[in-house]
Amino acid sequence: MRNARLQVSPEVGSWLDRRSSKAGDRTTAELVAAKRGTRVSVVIPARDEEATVGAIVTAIREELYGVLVDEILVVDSHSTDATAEVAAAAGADVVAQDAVFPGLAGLPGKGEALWKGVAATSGDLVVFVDGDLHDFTTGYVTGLLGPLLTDPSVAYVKGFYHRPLGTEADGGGRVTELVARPLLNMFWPELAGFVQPLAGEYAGRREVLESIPFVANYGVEIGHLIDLLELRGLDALAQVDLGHRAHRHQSTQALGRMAGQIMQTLFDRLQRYDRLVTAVPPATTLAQFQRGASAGGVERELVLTDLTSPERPPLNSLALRHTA
Ligand SMILES: O=c1ccn([C@@H]2O[C@H](COP(=O)(O)OP(=O)(O)O)[C@@H](O)[C@H]2O)c(=O)[nH]1
Ligand SMILES: O=C(O)[C@@H](COP(=O)(O)O)O[C@H]1O[C@H](CO)[C@@H](O)[C@H](O)[C@H]1O
Repeated sequence: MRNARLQVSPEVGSWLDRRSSKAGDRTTAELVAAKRGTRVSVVIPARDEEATVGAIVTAIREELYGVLVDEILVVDSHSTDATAEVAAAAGADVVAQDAVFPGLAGLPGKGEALWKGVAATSGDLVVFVDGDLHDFTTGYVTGLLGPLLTDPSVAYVKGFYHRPLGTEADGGGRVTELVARPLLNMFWPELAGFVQPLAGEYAGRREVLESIPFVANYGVEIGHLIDLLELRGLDALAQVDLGHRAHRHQSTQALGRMAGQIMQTLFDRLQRYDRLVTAVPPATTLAQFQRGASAGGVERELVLTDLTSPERPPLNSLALRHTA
């Protein structure tokens, strides 16, 4: 530890010891023995992932399907490429995001895709895997299933990994390091032990996932963590070392918009859980400047984004059921 004077809280220190594990800690045979009658679904949210989703589905299909995984669903999130066709050809079930609850006005966003992915699957356990991973291994899935199949007191498991960015071994996770981690440490220090709080690979028990709201956009991950801490307690959460993760990286401008959605969600939770009540609510419009046309007195294009982060209610609060 760099500064011996500073320490994480005893609660976080204890949690780190008890609720952190490695993907290789449990063999597939142990997991199969523990699985018994438990059904497992994998949900892959995919917007324009034709280049990567096929290999992910193929690996799960060939190595885990029928053994540890009973269902693979790709949620086609308004793709403009051949994501749906590639996923189906690789052996996944595919559903268009707006085809789930067609009577409900659809929302754009990753969280919407995940919420509808839970609704459109039947597994007792649901594993979420991003569709843009470059070097996916099925160890991500078996690693996340480990705590859930072997410890009934665990409700939700986040993956963590080294995240290379270009030649920087741990340069990835820019929004995590610059926005989510500092804010979580400031306002929810109980969550300081999560190595990758925004990790896109995670898993949970269906009854838990159907009991929490899903922020429709990129706020979904931070919203889950905060809601689960408040509603289930830190000890219901765990994390697993999945090694390293390479994925398609977005531009800084795109991550600025993502960061805005994440901060909107965090400030909403600060109010919701009475941790910080602001006299003036955060504004919801993000102004960014890009090369291009001139705007006013600056030789930049002014790009405005609405950061309003709608959320879907817990599925168990709705009478809706998705029929394939
Ligand atoms: O509206 C959206 C935005 C993202 N995604 C998917 O969610 C995952 C993570 O999104 P992204 O790669 O954009 O985030 P990053 O990993 O760069 O933070 C990917 O599989 C995307 O295809 C989605 O299904 N719908
Ligand atoms: O962790 C992060 O900072 C962002 C961006 O990662 P990179 O800087 O592109 O490696 O990626 C995550 O954040 C999103 C919002 O929570 C998740 O939806 C993504 O799955 C996750 O990759």
